[in-house]
Amino acid sequence: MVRLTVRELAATRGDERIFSGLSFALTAGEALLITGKNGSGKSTLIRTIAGLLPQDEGEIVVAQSGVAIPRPAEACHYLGHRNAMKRDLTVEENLVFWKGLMGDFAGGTGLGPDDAADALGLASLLHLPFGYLSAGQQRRMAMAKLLCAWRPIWLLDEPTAALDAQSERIFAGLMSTHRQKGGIVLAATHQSLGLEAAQALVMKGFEYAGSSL
Ligand SMILES: Nc1ncnc2c1ncn2[C@@H]1O[C@H](COP(=O)(O)OP(=O)(O)OP(=O)(O)O)[C@@H](O)[C@H]1O
Repeated sequence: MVRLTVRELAATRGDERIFSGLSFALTAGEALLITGKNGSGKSTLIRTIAGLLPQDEGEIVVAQSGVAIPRPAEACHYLGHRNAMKRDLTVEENLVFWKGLMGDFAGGTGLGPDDAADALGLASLLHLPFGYLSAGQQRRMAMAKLLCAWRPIWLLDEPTAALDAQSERIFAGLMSTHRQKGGIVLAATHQSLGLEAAQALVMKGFEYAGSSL
């Protein structure tokens, strides 16, 4: 069982303190929906937990079966605004790359590229260069990356931008399945993601406020 604990976290971009004193905890199966106006710090929080930005203060602890792991970011998948796929490689080559690079974290096994693409309804596009896909198809393939390597914590920054309604439903189902397997989902968004029974965190720039839905 995995647990993510964030205590008194503070982060700065440039000379600007974006947030401070931010605390929450999530255990296996739970989700956190992060909202707030543009520039309020949603991406900064996600990227800090992913280990891509330094934290000024506080701590980020990921424990597996009660034991804290040395590098919390290694338990995480990060899906940022960009898809992190090479346009000239085929979809399959991109997924094989990510699967090999990330490997599986303890407690789960990733899908093969075929099955991951199939889960997003795009198995027939595996042979195409990633750059040939439409914007929505590219986003769905970036989501397939989440399935290729098992990481218990999904950090999602505006995951459903560019998706049509059917794709949103598919992704809502994938997040639900991930939680049922004992995963944790943190998602920054301006849209409804279909995340049921999620905790809520409203970013307010220099202040923040949290509450349960
Ligand atoms: N490299 C940087 N140097 C200085 N300030 C930055 C840098 N990157 C971001 N910021 C600032 O940090 C603040 C928080 O940005 P962040 O991207 O976390 O907001 P957000 O809530 O995700 O916004 P959005 O809803 O527009 O995606 C903003 O005021 C932004 O201008």
